[in-house]
Amino acid sequence: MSAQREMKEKNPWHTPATIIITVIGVIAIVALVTVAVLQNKPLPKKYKYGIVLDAGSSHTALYIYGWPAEKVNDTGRVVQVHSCKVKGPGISSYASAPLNAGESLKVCMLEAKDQVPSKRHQETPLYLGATAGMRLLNIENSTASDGVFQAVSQALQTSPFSFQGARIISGQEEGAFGWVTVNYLDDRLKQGLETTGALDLGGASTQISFVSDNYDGSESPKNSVTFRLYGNDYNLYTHSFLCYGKDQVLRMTLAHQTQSGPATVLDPCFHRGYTAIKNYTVLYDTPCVSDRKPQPAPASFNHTGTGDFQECQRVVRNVFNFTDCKYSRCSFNGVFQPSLQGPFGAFSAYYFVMNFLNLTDTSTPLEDVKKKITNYCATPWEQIKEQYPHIKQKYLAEYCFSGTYIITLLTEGYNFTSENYPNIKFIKKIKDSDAGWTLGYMLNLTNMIPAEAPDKPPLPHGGYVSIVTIIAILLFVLIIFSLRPIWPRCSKRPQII
Ligand SMILES: Nc1ccn([C@@H]2O[C@H](COP(=O)(O)OP(=O)(O)OP(=O)(O)O)[C@@H](O)[C@H]2O)c(=O)n1
Ligand SMILES: [Ca+2]
Repeated sequence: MSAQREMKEKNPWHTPATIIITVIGVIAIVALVTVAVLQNKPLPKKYKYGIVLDAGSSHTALYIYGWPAEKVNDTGRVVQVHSCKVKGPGISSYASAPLNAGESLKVCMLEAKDQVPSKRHQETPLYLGATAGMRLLNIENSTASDGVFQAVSQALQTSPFSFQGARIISGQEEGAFGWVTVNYLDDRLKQGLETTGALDLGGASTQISFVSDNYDGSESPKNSVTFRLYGNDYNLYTHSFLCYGKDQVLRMTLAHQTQSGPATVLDPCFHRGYTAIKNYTVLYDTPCVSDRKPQPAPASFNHTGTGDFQECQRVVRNVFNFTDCKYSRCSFNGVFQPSLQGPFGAFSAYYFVMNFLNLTDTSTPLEDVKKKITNYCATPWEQIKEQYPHIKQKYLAEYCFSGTYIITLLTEGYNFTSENYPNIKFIKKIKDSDAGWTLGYMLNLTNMIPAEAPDKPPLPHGGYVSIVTIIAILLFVLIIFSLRPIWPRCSKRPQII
């Protein structure tokens, strides 16, 4: 028998008594840790929900948001759980048949009923916010816009949710809540990180919102929104340009080209080979252009494309006033804008258009972006239709114009340069939630973002369990060692030679 084996057999640590103590010790540790895990476990998740209808100028969309009922103040806790696109046009298009506006929401409301557990229906707030389409209708015919609101409110009151009202949100709210959404989803607010600006392009208006260090709000108070969120103060610059959504700008450029009431318009913003008969009354039927209607005007005109980016940009420039400015600096139309700062997220139609044109990668130099739009505009209409057979021809025909407008608005309107153009990210979603004003609107109305930072729990659950486990093991080792002196054979450990 070797000296080593002899040593092992005589090892007092392998006696029945130490084995029993070890087993009891292990059971005690497991029991302690289990108690710790169960005791401090987060409660089973109870979800709460909120619904916002975005009644835009071109369409209405329904968004359902969900969050765990506990710890609502944690950043980024509220997420989009479902969305539904309402079939048909925006509610402002139902001015002459308002009941149909209410009717159009039914399919999405039924979807919402299925998505939210029925026991939560009653407590789920439901909001409808209308943007530029209804702002324009309200300017044009306030009785008609009241009629539309009455009809949609009636339809929403019959839903099982807690309907909180339908209203026009101001351009300032639209811009500010878009900014809140982007920064909330990016977890920037609670951590007090540098914020991301928000660029929203709709059909009838466009918004720009960002924080600029050299802007205190005093130069143009109407463009300033102040927030205190999670203990941080924000002085946000925001502006909404009514009529500068891409559908209204298209009308304005066409209005500019039809001032003399011609029978044919050769439009550089449309492809060569594109031709359509357009009605003067329909074209001028919005407050953005109505005062420019040629008098007398023929019934219709022949809209014919020539596909030339540079010429198109020349036409688009006409909708901007770059000269009047009573402030230290302006974007356009005499609107104050501080110097651009930080990263920007550009969503809604910015994304649709730039995604279609394969231009969402902003590391592409601005000159190359312009070249690509030039090539796209110069492609004949027949070839475009063949290339994209599955895309609606109405959308397809307008991407040359839209791409040109976006680049002109960003560079000549807002003053983005080739240096800071890469700071823009064209985005649709952030962490599975759509970028847009709706989430910020709901967070605000449900008081979900506190002004002050919430008290942090002393330890997260995992930390608590780890500490209990370590203490249990230490205690166990301590007991074993404290038993050694009263264990006679333990005190005589063999010497290893
Ligand atoms: N796949 C899509 C979907 C929409 N659009 C266009 O994008 C614009 C609408 O953008 P959106 O953000 O949905 O505008 P609204 O919210 O309806 O308008 P607003 O915010 O001005 O009220 C419209 O011109 C529409 O034709 C597009 O080019 N491609
Ligand atoms: Ca919109």
